[in-house]
Amino acid sequence: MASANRCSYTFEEYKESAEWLLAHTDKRPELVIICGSGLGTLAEQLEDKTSFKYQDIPHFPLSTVPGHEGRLVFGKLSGKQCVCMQGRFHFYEGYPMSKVTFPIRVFHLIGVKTLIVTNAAGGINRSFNVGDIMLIKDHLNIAGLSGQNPLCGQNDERFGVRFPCMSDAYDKQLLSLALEIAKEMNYSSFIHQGVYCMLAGPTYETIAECCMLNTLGADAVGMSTIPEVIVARHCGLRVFGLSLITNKVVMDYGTHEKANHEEVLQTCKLRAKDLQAFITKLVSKVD
Ligand SMILES: O=P(O)(O)O[C@H]1O[C@H](CO)[C@@H](O)[C@H]1O
Ligand SMILES: Nc1nc2[nH]cnc2c(=O)[nH]1
Repeated sequence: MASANRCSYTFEEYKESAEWLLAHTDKRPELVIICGSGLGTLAEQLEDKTSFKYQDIPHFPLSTVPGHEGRLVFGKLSGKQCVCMQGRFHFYEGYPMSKVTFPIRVFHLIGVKTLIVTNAAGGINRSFNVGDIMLIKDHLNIAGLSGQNPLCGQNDERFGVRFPCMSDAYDKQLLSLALEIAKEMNYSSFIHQGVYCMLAGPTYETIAECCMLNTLGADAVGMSTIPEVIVARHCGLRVFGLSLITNKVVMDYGTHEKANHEEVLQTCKLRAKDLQAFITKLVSKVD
């Protein structure tokens, strides 16, 4: 196993992990779904499942956050071979960005072409309600702007170019497909598009920080997703992302409300079925 604070992996280490998976299952997924905090029950919808605990996969980090199981689940969703990450890794857990994003390159090496990434996020946009879904059209990489970009360090051309473009990070076709599906399913009243902003965490934001993020153009804020998206785009995966708005961030000094992880998990529990139905439909239509 790699030590806790390693800042990079060799190509061979990604390959060892990929080869271990290929040797332990004959399933060959084209699509990976990363389940956000409290959203892991989506993996239970897969048919004909094969699961692996992260601790058994060479070089895989371990999930340490409540609401993140720590399992890879292979199986069919809407008739398509998928793999679900039931639990992700966060920078605030003390993992370097290379560890946070390690699985993405492994998925690329086993043949995955599309990433669907989900997260729990605080709503900044005042028109969003708790329980709404935000389709991610763009992001504000605050952790990256302050020097924590997962692609810092030596570039391995076998994965991608030194200076990847991010203006097309979120696939436009998948986004419009998702909007069509939202209409079909009568979800339009609680589905929005918006800009996701990542902070390193683990503290939730101060009131002044929330006001600043609002001014910067962020619609939702969380502590994940962007590192995975960057590494996925670097190695050529198509990306679709969504946030479940689990709480409204506090932007007013007169309120007694406080962000907390229990509320986050509670909202996920309440909305898990609708979110699962939406993603299941989306997967059925992804080519
Ligand atoms: O982004 P995910 O993993 O869904 O979880 C979000 O919820 C947790 C905080 O409540 C943080 O981990 C934040 O990033
Ligand atoms: N940073 C951050 N992450 C979250 N995850 C869920 N809600 C929140 C929030 O309000 N802020």
